Amino acid sequence: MEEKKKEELEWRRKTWKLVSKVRLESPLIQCITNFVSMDLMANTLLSAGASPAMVHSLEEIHEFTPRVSALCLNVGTLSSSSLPAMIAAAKLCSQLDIPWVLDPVAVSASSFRFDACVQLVQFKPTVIRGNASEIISLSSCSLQSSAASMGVDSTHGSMDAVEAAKLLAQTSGAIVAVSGATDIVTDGNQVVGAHNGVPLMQKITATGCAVTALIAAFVAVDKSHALDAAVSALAVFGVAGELGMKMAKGPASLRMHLIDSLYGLDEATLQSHVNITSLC
Ligand SMILES: Nc1ncnc2c1ncn2[C@@H]1O[C@H](COP(=O)(O)OP(=O)(O)O)[C@@H](O)[C@H]1O
Ligand SMILES: Cc1ncsc1CCOP(=O)(O)O
Ligand SMILES: [Mg+2]
Repeated sequence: MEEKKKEELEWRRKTWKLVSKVRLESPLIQCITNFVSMDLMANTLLSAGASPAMVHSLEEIHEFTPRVSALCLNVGTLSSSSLPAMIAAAKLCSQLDIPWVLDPVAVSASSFRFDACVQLVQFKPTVIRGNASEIISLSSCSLQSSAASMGVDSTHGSMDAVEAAKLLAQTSGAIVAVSGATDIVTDGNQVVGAHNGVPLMQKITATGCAVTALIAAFVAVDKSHALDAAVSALAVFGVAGELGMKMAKGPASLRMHLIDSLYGLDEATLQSHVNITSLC
């Protein structure tokens, strides 16, 4: 019991420290993302104190990517013209030891998307964050053997993806995060759960994409503790959702209040809401 209390306090301390560090350092986060998510992703990063830059062109990668604090790649509206820039940016980050995060949106929608995600994983993402269906699909060795959703929404609960997430973490070397009612984060061995958030967050498009970008911002300021950074970002986004929900009338106003709550989050409020536990 005493040990559990100590662990809870430690997570609250770590989470606030990372929120403060992002606000203080304002890390530059390059996002190569889908057309749906750009607005919410940029506004989430800005309200957390980070500096978003949606720099997509292949021609700009070699000059711009070496200067960023972290990269966020998202395949939501992947095309043959956007993939080369993603590969070039991932390759540079991997060579220069810049942390980067992959969001495998709807990875099982097509073999083009599945193969692209498998190729990107070879450039060693620091964190992979998806919903349960996406992580189950990406973790399986082939598109055919995956039994997950074809669209962007999950048809599995996050707890269904624990073993798949552990396996993907072991094979890729990335920290793997599965969002859902309980957000799960694993390095392939340890599994941590963040229990914040509200179900209505699923009814706002691109909340998953936005939290992946927030993970990139947190990893940017503490790249040697990527598991802690991913858990903290997920918990903070969930707390902003809980606070926003108190003022919201539906998904559209929750979107607005979530961003406002993230921007205004103070230490006492964060610490009284954060709910992180070890799952194994
Ligand atoms: N049932 C739920 N209860 C609380 N929070 C949730 C629930 N489902 C999703 N969330 C939160 O919504 C955000 C987006 O997650 P999710 O919907 O799983 O991603 P995606 O949009 O990629 O499918 C995350 O912050 C997650 O914690
Ligand atoms: C609807 C849609 N279609 C392609 S990308 C996208 C947004 C997906 O956002 P999220 O993964 O956060 O639900
Ligand atoms: Mg998603």
